[in-house]
Amino acid sequence: MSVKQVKVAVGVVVKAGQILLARRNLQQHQGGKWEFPGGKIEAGESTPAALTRELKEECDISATQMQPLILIEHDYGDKKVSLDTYIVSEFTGQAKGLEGQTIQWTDFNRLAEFDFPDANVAILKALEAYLVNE
Ligand SMILES: Nc1nc2c([nH]c(=O)n2[C@H]2C[C@H](O)[C@@H](COP(=O)(O)OP(=O)(O)OP(=O)(O)O)O2)c(=O)[nH]1
Ligand SMILES: [Mg+2]
Repeated sequence: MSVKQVKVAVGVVVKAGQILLARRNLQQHQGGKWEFPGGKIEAGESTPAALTRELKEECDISATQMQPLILIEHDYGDKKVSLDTYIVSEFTGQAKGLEGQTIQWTDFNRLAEFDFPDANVAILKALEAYLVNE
C-alpha cells in the first residue's frame, strides 16, 4: 500500500495583529476546514520560494519578509504531510481568494473558534509562543 506524502509550505500571514485564514474547498483533502494559505513544495524549490509562489497564486499577495516558525510532520492515515510553516510578517498587495476559497482576517485570540486540520494544533501552539515573545 502506498501512502501519499507531501511537503507543504505554510504561511501564517500577520498584519496589524490579525492573521489570514483560508477555507479549504470541499473537494480537497481536509475539505471545509480552515487553513493557513500555502501549498506543495515542488522539486528543487526552497520553502520560502514555494510559499512566495503559493501566496501569490492563492491570495494575490507578494511576501517580502518571512521567518521559520515550526516544521510539523503529521499522518492523516490517508496522507502524510510535512508542514514547513513560516510567519509572513510583511507583504504587498491586498489578499483575495483567487482559487474560489473564502478568506478571512481574524484576531489571534479568536483562532480557537475555527475548525482546523489536526496538524494545525501544533502550529497554533507555536504561534502563541511566537506572539507572546514578539
Ligand atoms: N496550506 C495548508 N495545508 C495544510 C494546513 N494544515 C494541513 O493539515 N494542511 C494539509 C492539507 C493538505 O493535505 C496539504 C496541503 O496541500 P495543498 O493545499 O498543496 O494541496 P491540495 O490539497 O490543495 O491539493 P492540490 O490540488 O494542490 O494537489 O497540507 C494548513 O494550515 N495550510
Ligand atoms: Mg493550497
